[in-house]
Amino acid sequence: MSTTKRYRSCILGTCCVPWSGTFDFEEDIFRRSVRHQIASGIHDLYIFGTAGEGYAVTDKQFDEVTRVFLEETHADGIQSMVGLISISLPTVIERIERARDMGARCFQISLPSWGVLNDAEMEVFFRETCGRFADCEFLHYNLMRTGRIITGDEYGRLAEMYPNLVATKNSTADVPRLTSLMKDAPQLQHFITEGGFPIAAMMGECGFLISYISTNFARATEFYQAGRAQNEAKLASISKDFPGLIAAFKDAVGTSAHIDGAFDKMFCRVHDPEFPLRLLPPYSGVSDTAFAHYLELLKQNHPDWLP
Ligand SMILES: N[C@@H](CC=O)C(=O)O
Repeated sequence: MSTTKRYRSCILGTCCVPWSGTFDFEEDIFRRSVRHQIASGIHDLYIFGTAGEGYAVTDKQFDEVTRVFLEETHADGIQSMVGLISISLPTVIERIERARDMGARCFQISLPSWGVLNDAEMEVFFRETCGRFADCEFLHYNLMRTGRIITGDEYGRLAEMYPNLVATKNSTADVPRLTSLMKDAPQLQHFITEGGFPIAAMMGECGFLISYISTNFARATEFYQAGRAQNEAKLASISKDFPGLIAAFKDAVGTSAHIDGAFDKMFCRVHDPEFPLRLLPPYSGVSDTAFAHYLELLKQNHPDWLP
């Protein structure tokens, strides 16, 4: 089994989608936000994960946002990825076809979630995505919302079947789970969020899935580079701020919102005061007051995590 990674190690960032008060796509703000991330050194970007409300967009919104996203990321050295979240496999297939027609070749898939897939159903899912679109590459977004976490061992087998399964996205700091990802599916690039990245990075090459430390891209890049260099002391020294950063957004938001995008849109607004906080209905976004509280907490307790 080749252990050469099928996707580069890098920082992988989400692009949140700004909506107007009438839930129209705020194209200019979106373009500005994508450009800002690229200018800040985040060269691998995706739309329509959870923060990007991939679960909530209509087909019309999917097409509209995808077209603009692909335009903004069409540049040397930039890798764009289009996310697909749906409980309908035919919808996933149709969206891949349409985005592919617009030029997309890299996709982010997650399992349908209405009923937890059994092994045979999971085989069909990968056959109809990775198998069906052999000229495209796929990252699998592994999350409990689907009811099933794919194990390192299962990824190893899927990777043998599908050379175009290139990466995974995992939000975990669980050592056995990270060990299995790195050991049993070494050919995939595993993107890990803030909590687990320092652990995974000490095991070998991995990617960093950036979330709440996106408020300061320069420091986030230092954190990622410390992982690449397996500099344990530096990883630990940067990570010691993380509990405080998590407390800041949790304190500010309380129970008023719970979907990732509610938080991620606050991180976007830290960079652009015009970035709207609302989520597509029925989900609640964060209020202006809660955002102001979050910003105040950052200013008071973590000014070095501001842009
Ligand atoms: N919030 C991220 C996933 C992090 O685990 C996303 O929106 O895809």
